[in-house]
Amino acid sequence: MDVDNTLLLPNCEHKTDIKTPFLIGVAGGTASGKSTVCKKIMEQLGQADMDQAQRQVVTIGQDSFYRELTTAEKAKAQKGLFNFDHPDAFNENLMYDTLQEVLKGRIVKVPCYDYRSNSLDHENKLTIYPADVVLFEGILVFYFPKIRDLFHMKLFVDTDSDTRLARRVPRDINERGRDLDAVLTQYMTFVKPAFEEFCSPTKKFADVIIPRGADNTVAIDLIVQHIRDFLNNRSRYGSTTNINHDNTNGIGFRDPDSFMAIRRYSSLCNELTNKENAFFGKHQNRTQH
Ligand SMILES: Nc1ncnc2c1ncn2[C@@H]1O[C@H](COP(=O)(O)OP(=O)(O)O)[C@@H](O)[C@H]1O
Ligand SMILES: Nc1ccn([C@@H]2O[C@H](COP(=O)(O)O)[C@@H](O)[C@H]2O)c(=O)n1
Repeated sequence: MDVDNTLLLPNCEHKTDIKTPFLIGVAGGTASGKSTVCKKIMEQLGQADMDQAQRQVVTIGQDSFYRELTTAEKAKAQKGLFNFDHPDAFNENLMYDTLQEVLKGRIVKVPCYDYRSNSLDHENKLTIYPADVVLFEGILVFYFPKIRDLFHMKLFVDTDSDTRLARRVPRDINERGRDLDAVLTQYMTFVKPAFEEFCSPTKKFADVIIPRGADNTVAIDLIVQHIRDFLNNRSRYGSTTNINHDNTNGIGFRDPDSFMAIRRYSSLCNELTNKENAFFGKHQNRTQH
């Protein structure tokens, strides 16, 4: 595995001290606002400006798991002829193994992704320290079944496709070193068809669908409150004793406060569903692209 997964923090030396993080998957089409939603969650939880090693909540991007390209593929990518929106563009095994290490409370190092050179930057690795909550965001985080099954909570950022294209064009030109022609050609050739084939169908796996992305402050507040309840519960009851890692409903709480937190969460969900601020599984067909 190409990650430094052998290290344990000093306070995690004994198995009983290891905390399994609450793992949240954040999927959605390109430029839907996945990173912005994660950033807002981190900010509202007072985590954004904190030292990396002290954070209780961390975000990992799926772009760190693009696979290395062959020389021929690199040449194609430079001409905008490589499909970065297809599941085969990712290293599924590395992604799975890394998330397993994260769930075991180990430190992992992941490379940053360089969109200008279409390659992983192994000189510039991000150290992910054990945290209580880990957000994993990317276009296809719910595509691979065994990865999807690792999440305790699944969010889908559902922003209309015109808005996404309107945001992607300036972002790719200003931040990813592309020109207008290349962005539009790539979008029509690969991005849009792959969104429809691989990303959009994963919306059905989401527990919470966030229409309008980061603009949806009500949905973000709700998610933040849920994370706060989880963190408060964990600091009160400690360790992993409050977590059932059973891969069915993902997470189970044994103490009354957590149960009440979940009850509060459910009633907020119902309230939001009625107000059409956030949609849950059964309402997914009502959102449009
Ligand atoms: N609610 C919003 N209003 C305006 N611009 C936004 C909003 N959300 C995201 N953006 C901008 O759109 C672009 C893509 O957002 P980002 O969060 O990076 O999307 P993703 O992570 O899904 O690709 C960025 O330039 C970001 O600043
Ligand atoms: N070398 C690359 C790698 C990926 N992309 C595009 O990035 C998009 C995913 O990132 P978001 O932040 O938009 O979710 C995906 O749609 C790829 O087309 C790229 O252009 N070049």
